[in-house]
Amino acid sequence: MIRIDSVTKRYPDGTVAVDRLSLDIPDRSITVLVGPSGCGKTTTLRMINRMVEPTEGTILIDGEDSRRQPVTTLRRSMGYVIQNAGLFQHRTIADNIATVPRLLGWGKQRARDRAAELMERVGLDPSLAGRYPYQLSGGQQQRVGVARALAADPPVLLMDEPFSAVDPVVRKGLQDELLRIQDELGKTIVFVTHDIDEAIKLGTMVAVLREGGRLAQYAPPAELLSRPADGFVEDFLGADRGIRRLSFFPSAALEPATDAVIPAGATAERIAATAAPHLLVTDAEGRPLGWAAREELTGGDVGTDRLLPYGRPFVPGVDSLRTALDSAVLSPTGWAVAVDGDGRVTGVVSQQTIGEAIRAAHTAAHTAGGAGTAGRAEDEKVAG
Ligand SMILES: Nc1ncnc2c1ncn2[C@@H]1O[C@H](COP(=O)(O)OP(=O)(O)OP(=O)(O)O)[C@@H](O)[C@H]1O
Repeated sequence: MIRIDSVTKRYPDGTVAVDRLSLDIPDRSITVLVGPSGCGKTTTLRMINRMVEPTEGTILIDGEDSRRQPVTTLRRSMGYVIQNAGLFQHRTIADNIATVPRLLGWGKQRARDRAAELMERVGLDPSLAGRYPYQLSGGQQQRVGVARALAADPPVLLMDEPFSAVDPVVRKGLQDELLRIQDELGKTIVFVTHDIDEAIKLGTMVAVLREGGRLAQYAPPAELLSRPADGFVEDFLGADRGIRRLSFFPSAALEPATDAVIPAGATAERIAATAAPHLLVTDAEGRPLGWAAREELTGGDVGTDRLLPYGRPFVPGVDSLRTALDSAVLSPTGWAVAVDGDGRVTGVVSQQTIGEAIRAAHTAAHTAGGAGTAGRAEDEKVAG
């Protein structure tokens, strides 16, 4: 839908903010522009809606040169969200959200209904509609900013560091909300951030820019993690690249073992029949209670006060191998607890089994991708 074709931006003082940048931004997905301060992310974003005009090169929207349509028409097809939301302080939340519909000549009631619908969509309590921006938290204001950008239902959303000014917990909530909204609405989103973890979490495609506005790498996040193009990208990705890449491997192939799982009050015979040194004890519904050392389980009467904590279980097939590994590392016995969607234990998995699954996933990704390209299995995000 959006093609940036060999675009350069030279500001009047001679600064080259963007240097011969070419990017194909796929439809209905999130493309993230990431890179250090001053590498031309904001300039690139603003060239898409012509708040900044390129010095050289062309930006094509649906195959047509963006300069050929009136700038107001172009901007109405593109919602724009900025850091700190940029709300009109003297207008209520509902009026802020209804800004563009009102400009487009919608009646008061229709615009108000639309604002209420959007507040719900972005997770805002409708009772906030009559408040002013200063009466909202930073996170709530960002949600209003997103709702306002969505108001006239534009196919494209341009987002410039929209979540940078809020604390990490609120930020995670806003990111999750954006992914959910994107699932429902299927917008074409171009998202600017300097945070590589945010880029990896949100991006279908990630463009890493370096100073001077040059493209360092353009790839799906799993490919960035597995095959950074050069030392700059590798440094920018930071530590734990291997561990973070495990987020893209599903855990479906892990087969949880059930012989070390026993219900509370199991008989001595049942316990004696198990060779495992630690047993996971469950309640009557099959939910985990904790770990017990086998030799402590005499007569099957397990006192729940003596159990070791079971840590954080994972759901095979839903969570990634990263979550499964984390589960095993956090477990006092080194075994991860597998549960179904209702939290009932389906078995336990050792670190060794997870290690084997990681090696198998690497081999499969390498084989599927052939020389130098990412395997399909890697390109799909896994929930956990
Ligand atoms: N109006 C302008 N006139 C001159 N130079 C500018 C102008 N706007 C931006 N620049 C310069 O262009 C370069 C790219 O700026 P830009 O804001 O696009 O970077 P960025 O990657 O978004 O940075 P940040 O992450 O710090 O927001 C910088 O060197 C900046 O100083």
